[in-house]
This record gives sequence, structure tokens and C-alpha cells, in this order.
Amino acid sequence: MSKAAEIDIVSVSKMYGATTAVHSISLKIPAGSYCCFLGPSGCGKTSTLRMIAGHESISSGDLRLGNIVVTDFPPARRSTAMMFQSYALFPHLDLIDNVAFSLKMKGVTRDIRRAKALDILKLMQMEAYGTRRPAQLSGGQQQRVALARALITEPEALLLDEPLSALDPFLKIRMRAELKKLQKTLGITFVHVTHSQEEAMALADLIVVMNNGRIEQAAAPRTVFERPATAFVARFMGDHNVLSGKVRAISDNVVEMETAGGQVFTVRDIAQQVGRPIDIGIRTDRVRLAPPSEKGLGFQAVVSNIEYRGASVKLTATGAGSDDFTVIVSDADHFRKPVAVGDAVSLSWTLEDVVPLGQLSA
Ligand SMILES: Nc1ncnc2c1ncn2[C@@H]1O[C@H](COP(=O)(O)OP(=O)(O)OP(=O)(O)O)[C@@H](O)[C@H]1O
Repeated sequence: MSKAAEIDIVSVSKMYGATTAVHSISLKIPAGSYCCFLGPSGCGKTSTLRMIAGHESISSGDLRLGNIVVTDFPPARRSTAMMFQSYALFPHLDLIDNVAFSLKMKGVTRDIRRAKALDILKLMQMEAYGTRRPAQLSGGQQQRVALARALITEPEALLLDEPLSALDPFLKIRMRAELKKLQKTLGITFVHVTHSQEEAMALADLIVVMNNGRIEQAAAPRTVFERPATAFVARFMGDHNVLSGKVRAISDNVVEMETAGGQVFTVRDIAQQVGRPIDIGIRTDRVRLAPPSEKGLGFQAVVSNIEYRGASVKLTATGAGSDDFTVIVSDADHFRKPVAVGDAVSLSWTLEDVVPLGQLSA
């Protein structure tokens, strides 16, 4: 069993000609953790993963794996292995030879490398398929083989680029559970790139949310969800309403925020200055259809859309400068006293449900 490596990314940037894809990011990924890089297309997550793997050069900054600075090392000299989105299996080789390939490159004799490949295929419950070719496998099986091929080098960190994107929704959820189990069994560091917040929440110990080549937040899933650091994170993770305004007054740790339309909301516990722009996040499942208990903790809105979701109902409302303020109510609450499109409603929340967000998104 290989050991796990801490990955230390120190002020790393990536430039492609005049384009800066990654802007001086710094991050420590603890040894043995499951880390997900999450963000929209083009945010720089794949470039970051490829720099960790050594498939892309680091334009500036340093990368440390365990105790070794590997910034200029080629992929084979790093203790990492990468599993690609396309699986990149060789169509003309059987599974054992596919899995054993990197050992062949290292000059390991045929018998030893095939025996080792079979061991890893066993770990992936694929030993019965050793003599098949990749085209004779389902998508999920191909993925297991691709994983086996990456793991045969006994890496200290496994790097996965959108590993589940080629699978159908059911298989995606099954393989997600298998990945998590595998990471626990092996105990090595996993770094997994995804654009799915659901996938990151399900898998990660550490979620790194990226936007425009920068890290917006790196924290445990629950922290990212409950205390999103920025308006971007709150929007990207979903399930939050974001309201924007300017700080109007501050007293006793309570900040008053005024929207462009003159609506005033209260927020607590933040260091702010009067006149500065501010965003707040309010969880969609914490909003109630009731008049606010205090001024600044709700507003009047008009229901613009209703979606039935089974266990819950999603209401969209217009008011306070927002035309898509979302409220998730349980099906029981909704059907006890249904509202209709066009109804005027009072929306409210408590001061605890208001999350001040760090920066105003452009
Ligand atoms: N080889 C390249 N040459 C030039 N620009 C590139 C190259 N690779 C990536 N980029 C640019 O760098 C930025 C970040 O790309 P990257 O692939 O890292 O993002 P990503 O978040 O992984 O996106 P996706 O989810 O679409 O793969 C993008 O603007 C992209 O167009």
C-alpha cells in the first residue's frame, strides 16, 4: 500500500500566451483527503489538475508533493497518477495489458507486471474480464479499468479529471460511491475535478471552488454550503438567494443594507463600512411565507412560478429588486395552504439565516 502525500500549491499561475488561466493560487491539500475542484467551464480547474500531474508546465510558483518540490518534474517522477475523462484506454490491448502498461514502460518483466495488473483488477472487481478489450466493456467497467491503470503505479495522489462525466445518471451515482470507498480503502490523496456541486458535496472532504482562475473558497462541504464566502460561491452552490446593496448604517453589530430599490435588510456580525457594497445570501429552504417578525428580515413579493418537486415545492417570487427569489417549501406546507402564480406573499427569515458574502460579484 502506498502512502498518501500532502499537496502544497504555492502561488501557482498558469499562462497560455497572453491568457492567464490560473492566477497565483495557494492551497494545501491534506494527505489522505478527498479534494474536489469545483467551478464552471473555463475557471482553471483542469489546468490546475494538469499542473499537479505534470502534464502542464507551471508558469510561476511552486508545487510540493509530500516533502519534495516537484515543480519542474515530469509526470513519471511525481508520485501521482492521472485518470482522464476519456479513460484513454488502448483499444488493441486486453485489460491486463492496458492496466500493466506503465509497468511495461518501467521495464518490469511481463510475468510480474501481469500478476500485479491482475491484483489491481481484483481490487476493482474486474478480474474476470482480464482478457477482454476495452470495447467489450460497459462505461462503468471501462472506468474501473482506467482507475486500475492509474493505481498500478501505487501513486501517493490520484488525480481525476471529470471521472464521472461519461456515465449515465444512475451509473454516475453508483460509481461516485465506489470512488469514495476506494479512496477510503487506499487512504491516498484524491484530487477530483468536477463542475457538479452535487458530486463535490457527495465526495469531498475539501471543496475548492474556482472562478476566473482564482480560488473563491476552499473548505469542508458543509462550510461551503452553509457559509459561502462570496456571492459567486452562494450562486454556484445553488440553494441560496443573493441580494445586493450598500451598507446604510451600522449599530450594535447589526448592519443595515439598502438595495438599489430602497429596500432595507439587516445583517449581523460583519466588519463593514457605511457606503460599501455588500451581498447577502439567504438559504432558499429557510425562507418562510409569513410576515417578518422584525423590519429588515423579509419583504413583499409576487409569486411568478411554482414547480412541484415531489418532497418539496419550489416557488419563484419577484420583489425587492429580485425577479427570481426562490423559496423551497415542503410539499406538506405547500398543499396545506397552496399559493398560486400572481399571489402577493410575505417572505421572511431570521437574522441567523442571513449570510454576509465577502465580495461583490461583478
Ligand atoms: N492549451 C491551452 N491553450 C490556450 N488556452 C487554454 C489552454 N487550455 C486551457 N486554456 C484556457 O484556460 C482557461 C482555463 O481552462 P481550464 O481547462 O483549466 O478550465 P476548466 O475549469 O477545467 O474548464 P472545463 O470544465 O471546460 O474543462 C480557459 O479560458 C481556457 O480557454
